[in-house]
Amino acid sequence: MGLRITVLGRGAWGGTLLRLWERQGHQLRSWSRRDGGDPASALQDCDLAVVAVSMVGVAPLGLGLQGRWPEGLPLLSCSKGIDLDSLCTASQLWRRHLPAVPLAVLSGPNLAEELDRGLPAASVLSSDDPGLARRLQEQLRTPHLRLYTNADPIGTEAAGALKNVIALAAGISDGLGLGANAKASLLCRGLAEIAVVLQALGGQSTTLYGLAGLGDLLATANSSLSRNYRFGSLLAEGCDESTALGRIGATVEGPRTARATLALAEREGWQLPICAQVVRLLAGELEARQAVQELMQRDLRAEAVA
Ligand SMILES: NC(=O)C1=CN([C@@H]2O[C@H](COP(=O)(O)OP(=O)(O)OC[C@H]3O[C@@H](n4cnc5c(N)ncnc54)[C@H](O)[C@@H]3O)[C@@H](O)[C@H]2O)C=CC1
Ligand SMILES: O=C(CO)COP(=O)(O)O
Repeated sequence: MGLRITVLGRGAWGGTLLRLWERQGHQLRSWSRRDGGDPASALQDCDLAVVAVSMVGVAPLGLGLQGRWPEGLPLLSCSKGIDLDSLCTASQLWRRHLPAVPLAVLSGPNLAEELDRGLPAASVLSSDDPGLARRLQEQLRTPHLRLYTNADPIGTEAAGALKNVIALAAGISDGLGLGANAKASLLCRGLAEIAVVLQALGGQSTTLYGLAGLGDLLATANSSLSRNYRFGSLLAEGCDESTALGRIGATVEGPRTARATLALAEREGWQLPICAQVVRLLAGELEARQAVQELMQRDLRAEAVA
């Protein structure tokens, strides 16, 4: 028996998920901002709400749905990032607006275009409620999307958000032609920065090496299908932020997440040198090559961070 699923946000990711689950025999409905109308009306008589809006859309959507969410309806959050105004992840924002909602997060190496082409992928369903994660795992699996579960939504989201910043930096590294040694070093030190944020937010270190952490970092930092990676290579070519965003013409979460993470780091006293250089580059304070040079010349230290 198929589920009645409503997808809120019909961009690249929402559209892909919609087609994927429709092909599995589920009944799909959707709402997108460009449709206008009331998102709450799309939630009537459904079994699951999947939210795939970009991070800037989460807070306004949450506010609009506050007090109007059908009782007991589970919400599967698919947005990756840290909100620049609240410095929260998507599930933290959903909890603010909908304190009692049964909540799960979907994250992993899932470039939408590859899934659309029927290529195999895996992802993780994360929830504080293990019963909900297991139920969704069984119901939402497809022959091309293998689902795992974990009980670490905040760690899963921290990893999914921060990998976009490191993928952006990887695009810069490849765009500058810095080679395989530099790229591998950057990804390792980037993973160490993801670990700092993940652990400080209360996530589990096993999540770092799972699909939402290392898995998504490898996919995103090595594929020109990734908007964050492409954005980084445009910065390396000398584009400024708004020119690069204009050329990509779709959601690029890395820049706002980098700024939000740096704001958290300054507040909490975390050391995130790669993230900090990305933010300075975005602000036009230095050129890409200079950012790399400064990273190379930092004080020497032991490898372990977290
Ligand atoms: N495209 C991909 O391969 C994947 C994307 N994601 C994540 O999914 C989220 C959405 O990404 P895409 O669909 O790729 O981006 P997109 O640019 O194709 O679509 C963004 C969607 O968010 C909606 N939106 C933006 N602001 C809004 C607001 N204020 N209120 C309501 N809706 C609003 C837009 O109308 C659109 O439907 C991002 O957080 C991204 O990191 C996650 C996994 C894979
Ligand atoms: O999160 C993604 C793949 O898992 C999509 O990455 P981009 O947003 O960089 O395209």
